[in-house]
Amino acid sequence: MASKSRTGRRKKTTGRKKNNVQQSFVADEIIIWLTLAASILLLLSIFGLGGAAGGAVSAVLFDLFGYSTYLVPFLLFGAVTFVLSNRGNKAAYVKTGAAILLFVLITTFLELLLEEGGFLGGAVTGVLVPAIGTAGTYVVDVILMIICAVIITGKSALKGVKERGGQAYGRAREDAARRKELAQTRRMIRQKEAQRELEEAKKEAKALEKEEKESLRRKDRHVSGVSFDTTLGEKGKSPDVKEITPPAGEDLFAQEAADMELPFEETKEAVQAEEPSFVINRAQMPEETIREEQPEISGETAAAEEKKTRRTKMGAEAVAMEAAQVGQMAAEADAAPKKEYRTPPISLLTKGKNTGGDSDAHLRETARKLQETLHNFGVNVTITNVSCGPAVTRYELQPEQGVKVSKIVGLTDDIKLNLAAADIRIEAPIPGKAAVGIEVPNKENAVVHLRDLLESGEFKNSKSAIAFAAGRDIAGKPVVADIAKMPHLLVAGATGSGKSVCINTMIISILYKASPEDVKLIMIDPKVVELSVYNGIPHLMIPVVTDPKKAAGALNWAVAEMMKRYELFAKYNVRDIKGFNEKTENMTPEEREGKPGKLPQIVIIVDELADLMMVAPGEVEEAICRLAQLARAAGIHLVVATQRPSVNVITGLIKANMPSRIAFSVSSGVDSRTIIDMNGAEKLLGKGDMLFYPSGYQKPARVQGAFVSDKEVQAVVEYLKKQNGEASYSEEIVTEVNSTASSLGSVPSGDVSAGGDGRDAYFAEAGRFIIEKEKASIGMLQRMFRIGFNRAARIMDQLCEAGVVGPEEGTKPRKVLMSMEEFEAYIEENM
Ligand SMILES: Nc1ncnc2c1ncn2[C@@H]1O[C@H](COP(=O)(O)OP(=O)(O)OP(=O)(O)O)[C@@H](O)[C@H]1O
Repeated sequence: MASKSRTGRRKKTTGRKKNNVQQSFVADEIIIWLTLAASILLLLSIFGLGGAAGGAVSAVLFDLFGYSTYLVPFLLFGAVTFVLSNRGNKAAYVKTGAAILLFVLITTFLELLLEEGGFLGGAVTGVLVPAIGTAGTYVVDVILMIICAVIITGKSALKGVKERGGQAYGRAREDAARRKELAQTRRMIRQKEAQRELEEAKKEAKALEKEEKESLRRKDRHVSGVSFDTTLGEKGKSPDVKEITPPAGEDLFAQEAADMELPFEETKEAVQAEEPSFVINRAQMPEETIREEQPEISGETAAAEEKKTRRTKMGAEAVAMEAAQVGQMAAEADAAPKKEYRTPPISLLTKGKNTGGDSDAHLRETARKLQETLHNFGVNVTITNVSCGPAVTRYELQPEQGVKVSKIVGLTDDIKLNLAAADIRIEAPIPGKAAVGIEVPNKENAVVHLRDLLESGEFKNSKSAIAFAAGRDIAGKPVVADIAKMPHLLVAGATGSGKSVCINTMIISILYKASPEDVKLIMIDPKVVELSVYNGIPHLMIPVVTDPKKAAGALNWAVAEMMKRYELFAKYNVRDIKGFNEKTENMTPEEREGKPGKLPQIVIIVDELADLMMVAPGEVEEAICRLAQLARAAGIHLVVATQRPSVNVITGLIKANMPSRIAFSVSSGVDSRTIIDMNGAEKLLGKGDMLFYPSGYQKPARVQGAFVSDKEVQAVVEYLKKQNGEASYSEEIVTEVNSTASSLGSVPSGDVSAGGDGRDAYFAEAGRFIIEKEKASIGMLQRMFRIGFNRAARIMDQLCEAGVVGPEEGTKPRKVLMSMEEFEAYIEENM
């Protein structure tokens, strides 16, 4: 009853609300029509067509406003309709107020100019003229009129001036370029002419010489005192002179252009000074590393040396690295016979260019547009901070008191439209800040090179052997994570979004940080092409696994290894791998004899979980879950990547056991929710743009992933193979993986699987399950064993043949004919 009456009340309230809305809409409409009528009547009256009453009203208006009376009908209608249609919008009220003030100012102006401002104009001038004089009143009046116009139109009056200035500058620049071109063409023509003249002159000289000789021969003593040079002189001088003389015009134009650039720069600065003030944070990526690596150069020489050092830095670095390696080799020869791991030189990786994203001017312009767009929708915000990251820029907004955050989120599409951005992501609010973050893609995308991150303090100072340089965050700061703390990571995203590059950066990070004694890798790559390049590096425990059946074997081996490690820990009375390694390290060589040595951390990397789940869903899921639940203390960590973030690949169980996630760009919000339990990844830009969500973060962080090319990977692998020798794979593991694989091969590869006697491998289990549940249905078997319909139906037929279940009975379920004891006896006899 109570609930009924409540529902009734709610209905009534909704109905009342609807009625109210309807009524106010009708009232508005009536007011607008009435205002239109009044305005038209006024207009007619003003022009003497309003009859006696109209005439009286018009006389009063003319007395009040003078010539401005002509504007009254328009102002009346405009103001009423504008206010009604923008009810509740503060901006609209301000604009209406500005329009009324403009009317008063016009009236004042008419009073000043023609003494036709009526009572109103007279009153205003009566106050202003004695106070600031007629000229002063003109100035104040005009300036106020301009301000009103700016408020009403929302357009800057100065913008036109700026634009025109810019256009003039552009035109002047074009002119200068054109003149330069002309001068060049002219110079070329002159050169050609000169050449032609020279040739002609030569010809003439030859001819003359010939003539001379001939004449000399004929009448040698007749001509004297005329030298050959003098004859040639006048014609010969021009070409050289012309060539050497610098074209005076060109310099002049260059100077002109330089002169013009100066004022433009100044205006730019002036414009910037006008803009709202907020801090722009941007990452100066490679510079920090340059500073770190440069030797100290004193005083004036520093600037001159800087250029040189930059150019020769790679070489110097390589030399230093080589020298360090030689020292290491010598130490090795002295100390242990065991081969020390040689970290690959950093010069094998590419250094990033110093591209700092979009220009400050562009960021300020976008910030202004953002503010204006929100303002137009009645949301007033202040921009407090701008962080320019490698791929996106985050604008931090502080809304005015009383503005709902959800209102800003609701304006996403309008902001996108006004900024002409491909996609924007709104973080409302930014965790730990009293601000809303709007992330807008940069016009210029900067690639984050892995080398810059490996050289950063964050990575170098990380104590973990399995530190991973993920990329740079929105403020351009390096993001370095510790895989040991993750402790298992799920990487998902659409194809081409950057997963494989991310896995590569992770592997290379490990190779630069840890020796094979400390960290071992197992790589599973059903896609074959992605990780095979690493075959042969000393960190690999077994060659890269490309066969999905063997992959399940490798995972099973890891489970067994984990259990073995736990037994060891129990024996040595330690809690985890760290404790165990500390204990073995502190042992004397005698104590150590015959006991297991230091245990390496193991990172298992799977690039494409979907392929594994297709072949052996049950085994793979089970192994992953067991590892994920327990492997942390044993020092075994899983990194699983997939391009199919659907629930049958990333099952609930897998998800629950993988606390750290990286989401790359996906096609829909559903996929995003499958990966990180919230929307957002569908708004990413691809190419390494990711939402990084390791365990411990409150919200995913937007990070631009590091980039490492296949060529760089190849170079590092080649170096490792050459310097550290080929990997010596653990025979024991390889055979174990292979044997598991061959046993697996007969089990669940799709629907074609049968036991030794032609029965399905799940026959016994299915029989027990059906007897236990006392219900025989194919769907149940499908769900239980995660198998297809065909295979489940075949198992059911086999159970029917064995007399465990009865035959099909139309739509009714089959009867269960055996008890558990009978079935166990049957199995013992027949299998
Ligand atoms: N961090 C990054 N910075 C710049 N570009 C990147 C980055 N990551 C990936 N890309 C670009 O995206 C392309 C695709 O990346 P990648 O091969 O890693 O995708 P994927 O998700 O593994 O795709 P698939 O699932 O099909 O293998 C790369 O060739 C590269 O050009």
